[in-house]
Amino acid sequence: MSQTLTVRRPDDWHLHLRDGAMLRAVLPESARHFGRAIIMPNLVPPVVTSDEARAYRDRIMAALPEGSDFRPLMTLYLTEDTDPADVVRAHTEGLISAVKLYPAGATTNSASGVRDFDRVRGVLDAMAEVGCPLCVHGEVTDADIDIFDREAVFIDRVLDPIRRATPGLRVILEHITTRDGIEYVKSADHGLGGTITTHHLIINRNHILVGGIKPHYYCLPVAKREEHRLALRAAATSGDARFFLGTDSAPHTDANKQSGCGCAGCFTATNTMSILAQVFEEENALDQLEAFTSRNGPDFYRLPVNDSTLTLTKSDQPMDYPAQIVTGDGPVTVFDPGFPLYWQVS
Ligand SMILES: NC(=O)N[C@@H](CC(=O)O)C(=O)O
Ligand SMILES: [Zn+2]
Ligand SMILES: [Zn+2]
Repeated sequence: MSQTLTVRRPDDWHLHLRDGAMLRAVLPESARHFGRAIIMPNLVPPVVTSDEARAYRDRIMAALPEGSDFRPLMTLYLTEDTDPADVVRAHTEGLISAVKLYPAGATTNSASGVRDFDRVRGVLDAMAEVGCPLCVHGEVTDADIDIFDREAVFIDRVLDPIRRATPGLRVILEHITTRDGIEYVKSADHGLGGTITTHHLIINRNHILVGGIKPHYYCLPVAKREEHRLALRAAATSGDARFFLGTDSAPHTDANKQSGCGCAGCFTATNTMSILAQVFEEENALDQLEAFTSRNGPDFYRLPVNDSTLTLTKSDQPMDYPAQIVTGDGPVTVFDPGFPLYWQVS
């Protein structure tokens, strides 16, 4: 007899949709399962002003499959020149759901990010006042800091000082990859949340490097040691309201991944829900899947949970899904968890 699991329709609290041909190809992969997603603003050039966010939202809406009720939740890319009044207006109007902080140079398309955190103090204060959350890519970029330590160092040197300087600011530490990140989020009883990706629940750094380099497992923050992956799995499956799904599904063409200088990002939109069901089942926590994918995120963002539901069915046969999706820019490889998947979205 086949087993089924019904949850409130999930949301994705960290998603890269890109633009143009790539947007048109990847958007249906998310819209199929997710009700809403926080849309990352790291386009080239980035989405900095409210006018740019409105235009990007309209391009996303125009690219949605017929009949889809998926809703993009827009963000602004924080720069040292961001106008606090523009942020407040955009948030008050409901045009944006958050502002995104990229330390300059930390990741894909982050060159316009923040170098001097004192220069964004005014924006952060204004955000705290109106309750606009700050999404954070939590890595320092100092050349002398080892890439595997950059998240932990960021928490001490940047994130904690920011939160102390602006106590009312609501912050999401995104795509947590370390036990340090998990512990830091747990240290606050309100105003701090953390997203966890699908792939960081599956891979550790050995998956990237042992037996040949695996460009499709390379993302930022880079996957860490096994002990950190286990801490992420424990947090995600615990039901703790501070942790929720942000897939960080980040499409790059195979040509750009399989290169002498390959791009960072894993594309997980297609099979995320199947992978997560399996992870939660392995952790004997299927009853917590809905909290992680569908309840904790809306609660943090002060939004209602979705009205509709999503049902997964477990079959005896591994499910079929494409190894790649076709885009106008070239093929994009779908994240391979390294094991067959049995839970399929009905
Ligand atoms: N996660 C990644 O490895 N890449 C993201 C950027 C990001 O979220 O840091 C991208 O835009 O490709
Ligand atoms: Zn990031
Ligand atoms: Zn991302």
